[in-house]
Amino acid sequence: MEAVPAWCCAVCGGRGAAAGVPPAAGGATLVTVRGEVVKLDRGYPLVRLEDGALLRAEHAIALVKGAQERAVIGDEVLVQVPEEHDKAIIEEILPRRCTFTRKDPTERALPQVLAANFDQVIVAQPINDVNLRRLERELVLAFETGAAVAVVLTKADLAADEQQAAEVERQVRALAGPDVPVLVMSAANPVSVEAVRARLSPGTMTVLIGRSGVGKSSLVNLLAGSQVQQTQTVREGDGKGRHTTVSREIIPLPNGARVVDMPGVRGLGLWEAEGGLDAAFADIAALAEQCRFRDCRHQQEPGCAVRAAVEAGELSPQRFASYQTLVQETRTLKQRREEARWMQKEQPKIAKRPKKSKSRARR
Ligand SMILES: Nc1nc2c(ncn2[C@@H]2O[C@H](COP(=O)(O)OP(=O)(O)OP(=O)(O)O)[C@@H](O)[C@H]2O)c(=O)[nH]1
Ligand SMILES: [Zn+2]
Repeated sequence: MEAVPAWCCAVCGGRGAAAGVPPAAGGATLVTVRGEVVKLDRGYPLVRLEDGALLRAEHAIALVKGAQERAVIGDEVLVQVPEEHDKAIIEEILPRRCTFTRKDPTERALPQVLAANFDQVIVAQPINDVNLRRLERELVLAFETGAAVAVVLTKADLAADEQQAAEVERQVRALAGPDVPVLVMSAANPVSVEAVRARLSPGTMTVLIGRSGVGKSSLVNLLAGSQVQQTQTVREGDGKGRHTTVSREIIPLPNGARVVDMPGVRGLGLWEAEGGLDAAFADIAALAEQCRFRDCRHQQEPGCAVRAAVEAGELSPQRFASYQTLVQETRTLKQRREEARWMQKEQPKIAKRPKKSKSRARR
């Protein structure tokens, strides 16, 4: 028997859903088309269909029921478009080429995918207020996606002086490693904006991440050549952003590249990050190859090349500490996931066990 598509009352006004079948016999005809999720805001995902039409689309019940799957920005989807409906239904999310995934900040041990199918991640940090610890974390998450990684230091005009700017740039370059381009830009300096634009090749998609107020939307507006994203001054006092951008949207640029301005996400908990950690801390990964034990945790083990490098002054203790903290975070998470899996497997068995009778229990 052919599977019945899960129809949504909100779309069909109950007509299709009540019978569990799409409206037929004189009703709307259905077409399944490919599309891409180009905007996520408080409404239904906005999907651009193959023919260029933009349509809001709701998830099919079957999609969200079990696995709780939700389409994210950049997702390729199959949607059913009922004729004469202004809303489509996302029937399937096609396999993702890559994802930007963090730990769901509201759940104990669940992943949260924030974007999919991009080619580059640009991490933005303000040069006048760089947070190196956060940058390390952002780089791990960026590397973990498997996409190309670059760093943009924004607000160059706010650096105390040239010396300070050069020193911050040096620290960031050292931290990011030789393979990561580091660009310094200011919204007021068109040449510096052009240098960022040069990194966004036609036909590619870039995800822009960074805490609120670093100037991501300002940069996107400059790249797009128009006010496509709202911006707002940072708060007086702590200079923090106001989380102005609340939606995620793919912005097409005049040169054929595309960019997603990710709202300044507060929590950046690591999810699976082994590859990201090895790439973001390539110096430590290389040292670890020399440790006596393959599974060395660089704690008390004899013959640990990483600790030896710290003792010899070749590896900064602070960098080693950051690495240890992030590794520990992923280990704790892994343990929680295993516990959750065990509970899921064992809970039904525990529930099935016969209860002790009251009389025995009293004895
Ligand atoms: N001085 C200076 N200010 C800048 C620069 N770029 C952005 N700003 C200002 O910084 C403030 C925040 O910029 P946004 O572009 O809104 O920051 P955002 O990262 O998009 O913030 P969210 O949307 O909250 O994630 C605005 O007042 C901008 O005008 C810059 O290069 N120099
Ligand atoms: Zn070791």
